[in-house]
Amino acid sequence: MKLKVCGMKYPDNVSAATALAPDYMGFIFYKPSKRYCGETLTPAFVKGLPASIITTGVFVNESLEKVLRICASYGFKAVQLHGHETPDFCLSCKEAGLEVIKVFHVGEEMDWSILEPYKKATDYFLFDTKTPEYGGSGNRFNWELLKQYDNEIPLFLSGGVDETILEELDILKNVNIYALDINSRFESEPGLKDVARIKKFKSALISASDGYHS
Ligand SMILES: O=C(O)c1ccccc1NCC(=O)[C@H](O)[C@H](O)COP(=O)(O)O
Repeated sequence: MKLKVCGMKYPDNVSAATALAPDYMGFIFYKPSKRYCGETLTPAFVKGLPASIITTGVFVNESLEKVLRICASYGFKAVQLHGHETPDFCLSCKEAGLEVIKVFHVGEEMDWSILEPYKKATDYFLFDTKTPEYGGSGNRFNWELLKQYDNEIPLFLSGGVDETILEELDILKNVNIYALDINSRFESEPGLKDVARIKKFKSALISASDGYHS
């Protein structure tokens, strides 16, 4: 199972987290977020990160032109779309050479049929908890709902993920989880990650998910 560390904001903290070799690193380009990184990280710095890390631009309801411009300037390899982006929007990002992660917010219930038109337009789905802020709430949705997911597109599991998931991997064993997305539960302040804690989590995840099907 892969690991995505999201909501990185500060250069020294990014460098420290880079040493852990996460599979994905997420950078938020949504100004209302406390993790907005457009003023703290330069394109040159992000472009210089190791090629093994799939750097990911995170956007909420931005124009296609702006998403593609920021992705080109920061050298992002993937885009994570947290708003009401359409399947055509996702497809245009794919055609521009980006890996596409489309986010769906899960509330008390989930209408799985809304995923259908996105299946040809995305590489992965990311399921996050429904909140007015679009992301970074630290809250979990009811993972039991994932038992209704058809598993066709591999998913990133997100929303309040922390070490306690390691005891719950059993409930999730028939769910097509490609990666875990971690964010606010590993922070001392918004955008500042506790790298030592992530290091421990990554090792524990590797042991616990040994033999996991993804
Ligand atoms: O983190 C934010 O502030 C944020 C704001 C708006 C859109 C997306 C945002 N985060 C993107 C992520 O992928 C988060 O990791 C995801 O929402 C889960 O966060 P958390 O519940 O804190 O683990």
